[in-house]
Amino acid sequence: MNKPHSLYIGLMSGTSLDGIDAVLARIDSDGAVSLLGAVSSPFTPELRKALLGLQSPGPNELHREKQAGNALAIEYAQAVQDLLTQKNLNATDISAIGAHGQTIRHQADLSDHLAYTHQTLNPALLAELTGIDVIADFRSRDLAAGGHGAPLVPAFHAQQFSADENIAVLNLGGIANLTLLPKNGEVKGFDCGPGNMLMDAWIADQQGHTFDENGTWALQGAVNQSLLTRMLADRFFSKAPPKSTGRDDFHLEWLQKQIGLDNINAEDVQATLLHLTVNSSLQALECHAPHTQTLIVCGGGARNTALMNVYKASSQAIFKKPLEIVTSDALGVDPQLVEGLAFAWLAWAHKEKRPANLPAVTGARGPRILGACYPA
Ligand SMILES: Nc1ncnc2c1ncn2[C@@H]1O[C@H](COP(=O)(O)OP(=O)(O)OP(=O)(O)O)[C@@H](O)[C@H]1O
Ligand SMILES: CC(=O)N[C@H]1[C@@H]2OC[C@@H](O2)[C@@H](O)[C@@H]1O[C@H](C)C(=O)O
Repeated sequence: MNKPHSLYIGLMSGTSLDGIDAVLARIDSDGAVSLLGAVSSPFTPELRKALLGLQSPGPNELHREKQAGNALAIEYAQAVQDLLTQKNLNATDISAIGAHGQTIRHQADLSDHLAYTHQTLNPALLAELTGIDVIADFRSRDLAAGGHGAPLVPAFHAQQFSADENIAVLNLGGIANLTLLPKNGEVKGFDCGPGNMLMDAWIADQQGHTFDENGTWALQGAVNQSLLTRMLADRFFSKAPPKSTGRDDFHLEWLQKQIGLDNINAEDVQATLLHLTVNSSLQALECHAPHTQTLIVCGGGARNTALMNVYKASSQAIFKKPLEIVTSDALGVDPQLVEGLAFAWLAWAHKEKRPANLPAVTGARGPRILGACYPA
């Protein structure tokens, strides 16, 4: 406990668009991270609607984007205040905030110097409202160096979860991404496809719920094999890493196109989407890290009991070797706070002037210091 350390706050609002996870982390001088506190707050319905409305091009979007960036800064600042109050701390106790912002476009596949990614946020307003240094825009520098700008969490997963065996970490957020941590060898990672996003979109479209709690609706349906095969034929799944994806590629219209004119019960579609998440990620694991012994699952999908049961039941058929599947709870980390902790750590890396991208993951030309600082 006596090692030199600093306090950082990580703010994450991911592709699920469910809300904000704010974490307070103690980061030691060697980069070791421990969780001290957390606050999760759902977006107000107005902000969620505004952010959803920005996911595809539309009228007056520059104005709407700037307004949403201001509104997000205000909600982020409230989450920071709640965290400080909870822990009885002052703004001056915090070295910096790492703020992800809300991804509204991710066009990493465009050719060099044309590619871009955009995370909506007004970081200057966040610094003004909190009185704390804000580090934001973590992805642009990696893209400028020819990388995908995503996923960025593999470096943090390596710091947090490496062990004396072959480990993989699967984040089941809106999008799913894998980090491969071999006992000996280089850390790898890539986005492997939809996590919860299509299941969320389908239940919202059909039943008006934001997500399928514990997969209960999916459990009422049966897998439609021909739909599953069609969806798995999307070229994203067979593409070699580095690769990243988002709402730009996987959305309700993509799903409707896959269903086509087939008359499939709505709950069967939901069951099939659940299996799409499982099959695509386990197939990617089998292809890129067949020696994996333990799979650590994090992200909100780790809370979906039906999804976790299908992972366990399918691993023998798809992965073909024994695979221990645990959620990050087993390692003492709440699955929904892993990304928030990663952004606290990324802010620390920026302040310490340490490169935090992994070129073997993103495809960047080299290691780069990530983020831009908005001083308090
Ligand atoms: N009990 C539960 N049952 C089913 N699904 C759940 C449950 N709890 C959380 N989820 C799913 O987790 C999602 C939120 O996950 P998470 O916060 O990890 O995503 P994110 O950070 O927004 O996404 P990304 O990692 O892609 O940026 C919800 O939208 C929901 O689909
Ligand atoms: C562009 C973007 O926001 N990508 C997210 C998204 O959500 C999961 C996956 O796709 C991952 O690539 C990334 O987020 C995490 C935090 C990352 O960069 O590692």
